[in-house]
Amino acid sequence: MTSAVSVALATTWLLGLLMLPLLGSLLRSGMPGVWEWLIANVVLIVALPLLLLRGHISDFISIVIANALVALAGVTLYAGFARFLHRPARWPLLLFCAAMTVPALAYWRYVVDSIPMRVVVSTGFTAAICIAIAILVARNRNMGRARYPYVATIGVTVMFATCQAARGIYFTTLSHVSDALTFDATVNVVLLCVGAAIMPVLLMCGMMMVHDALLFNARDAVNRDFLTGALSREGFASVARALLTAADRSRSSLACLIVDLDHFKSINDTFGHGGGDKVLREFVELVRSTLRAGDALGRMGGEEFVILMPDIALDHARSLAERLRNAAMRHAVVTDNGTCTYSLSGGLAIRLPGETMSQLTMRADRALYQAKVAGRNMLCVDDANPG
Ligand SMILES: Nc1nc2c(ncn2[C@@H]2O[C@H](COP(=O)(O)OP(=O)(O)OP(=O)(O)O)[C@@H](O)[C@H]2O)c(=O)[nH]1
Repeated sequence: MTSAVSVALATTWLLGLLMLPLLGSLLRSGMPGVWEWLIANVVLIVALPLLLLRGHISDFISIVIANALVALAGVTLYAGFARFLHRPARWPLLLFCAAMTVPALAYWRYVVDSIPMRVVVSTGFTAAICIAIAILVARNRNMGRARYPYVATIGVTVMFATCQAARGIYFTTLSHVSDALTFDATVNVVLLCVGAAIMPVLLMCGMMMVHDALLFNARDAVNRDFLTGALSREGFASVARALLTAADRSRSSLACLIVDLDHFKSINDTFGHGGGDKVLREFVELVRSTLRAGDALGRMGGEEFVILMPDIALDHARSLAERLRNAAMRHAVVTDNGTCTYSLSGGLAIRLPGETMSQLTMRADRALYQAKVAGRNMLCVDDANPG
């Protein structure tokens, strides 16, 4: 093996060692896929010295076993991406594919001794793994997240697959292939060096995805109310700003509905604080099933919630609010201290031209107050509404 190729493989081996503590530190995150990536890296760390020792140890170990271990590292890497993206890893199929490289490589070494065919087997396998990862990431990337880690992963996997395929095709075009000749060729050295970068680069892509997911989860935890999962005050404020800007830009309407569960203190007194908590949680589920996809729900505190409905006419907003009030009345929550039924009061306001969010919510709040004063379990609409 030429020194350039040896240096490339030895560098990959060292990078593999450096990746170990980095991946190890991510294990604590509990993110799915990190264990598989760590194992893939370890398998490659074992395989690379066997490849480097070609000529010094038996061909069966340095060719057949070493390349089969590289294939095993590849499928384990794929399984890591699958698990991270919440897709099944399909281990039996992956292990079967990796195991099939053993008879293929043994055949092209001991029955027909063909370097090009061995290269075709190993590069073809690696190219297939890269394409499979690219498809997996493209199909399952989380649309609400940053694009960069996903697009970068798809880009490099396609590039790696192309280089692997090019190396395989290059070898099939060679006529008198001897080990020294083929390994010395510049094209082969360059493509092999690119191939040596696959594992470290894809592990870095995986780590970028994990960091992105951790950042997303941390932001989400700040923006969500712990008990109910509705938006917290802070989370709601930023969503409300975005909806207001969008409404201004598209000159569309925005409805604000504030709802407050009636006599919640007596619900707590009768069914316990745990029972009250369950009512709040189930109420939020109920709201979610009633609202449209683009609507926003925030918990303002206690048993008071605010709902923003973009691009909606007053009549439609009123019927949605009434539907919610009726659904709440029919909703029975089973608690440890018996079955609880409850009602809600609501105040609805449609945004006036140029109105700020606090002016809009103040009018909805005023309507809610009227509903409470008028006896509860009803919906009031602010009379300053347009139309
Ligand atoms: N279980 C539970 N109770 C809460 C939570 N936050 C606030 N509360 C309770 O909600 C109750 C609100 O009571 P009030 O503000 O008097 O309102 P209310 O009894 O619903 O009366 P009206 O709103 O006038 O119909 C208080 O007893 C609070 O302790 C919570 O997270 N969980």
